[in-house]
Amino acid sequence: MDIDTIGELSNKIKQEKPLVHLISNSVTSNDCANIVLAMGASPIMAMDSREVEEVVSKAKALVLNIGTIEKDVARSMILAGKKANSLNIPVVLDPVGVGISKLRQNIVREILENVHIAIIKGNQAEIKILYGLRANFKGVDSEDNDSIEFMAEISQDLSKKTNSVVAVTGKVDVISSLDETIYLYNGHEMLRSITGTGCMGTALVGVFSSVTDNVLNAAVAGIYSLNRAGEIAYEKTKSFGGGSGSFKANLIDAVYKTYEKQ
Ligand SMILES: Nc1ncnc2c1ncn2[C@@H]1O[C@H](COP(=O)(O)OP(=O)(O)O)[C@@H](O)[C@H]1O
Ligand SMILES: Cc1ncsc1CCOP(=O)(O)O
Ligand SMILES: [Mg+2]
Repeated sequence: MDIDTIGELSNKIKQEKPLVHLISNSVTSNDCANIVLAMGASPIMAMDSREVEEVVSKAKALVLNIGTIEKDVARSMILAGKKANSLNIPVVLDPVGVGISKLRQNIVREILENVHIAIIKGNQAEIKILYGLRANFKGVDSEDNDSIEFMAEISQDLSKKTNSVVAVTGKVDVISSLDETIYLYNGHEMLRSITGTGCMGTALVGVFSSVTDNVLNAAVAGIYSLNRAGEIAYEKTKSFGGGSGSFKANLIDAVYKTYEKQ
């Protein structure tokens, strides 16, 4: 996939303004909604089991993020996911902090048993836990630093087991479909200085998945875009001696500016 294709998909987003349904977490929900808007799509956050099927029916993609498990949100995710599957709406899953508790592991297992996920996207530790390995992490942050080859092997195998595209983020992002693995070397380490960059990347993956049937391209385009914005935001923030607060605003600005329709 090349940068022109990402540009074409991003123009399509601007034209179609797809509605994306996110069942997100209480930490980063607002940032996810704003990054979706910055890309030119339209977010709807809805998590009550009494409405999720109705809401997802009107959307072009569904993003499930298990960052904060509240009330019956797991049930909502499965109801929404099944409905999305029945309507051919792509479902993206971010298994945030899955290593931290049995509850999260059980919920992810239940989601994967009941819903076909188009794209699973997590950091190294999260993907290793999903694969059944031990991992090093602190809360929602990965402290693993495995080789690209190792992460490629895991993502390829997990992709076969789940029939999903599997994206592993980190210094280098490794994104596997059943028959291809793509490596992304862009981004900036300052993306780790604020919480929510993984969630925002997943939200963008959801946006791209709403305008293409090529699931691998959607995953690559979403992560690439977030990372490119991270590079631009870093340069901008550095130019006036700013810190992580302004970096976050600059990150959203960078998505808004870079993909402004010409
Ligand atoms: N050292 C780094 N250099 C460049 N980009 C990075 C680096 N670490 C993470 N990223 C990027 O930051 C985003 C968040 O990644 P990561 O920290 O792995 O996810 P999460 O926030 O879910 O834990 C990804 O798009 C990833 O590519
Ligand atoms: C800190 C935190 N706690 C629960 S969800 C969350 C945000 C995680 O966001 P990300 O995976 O993008 O770092
Ligand atoms: Mg994350």
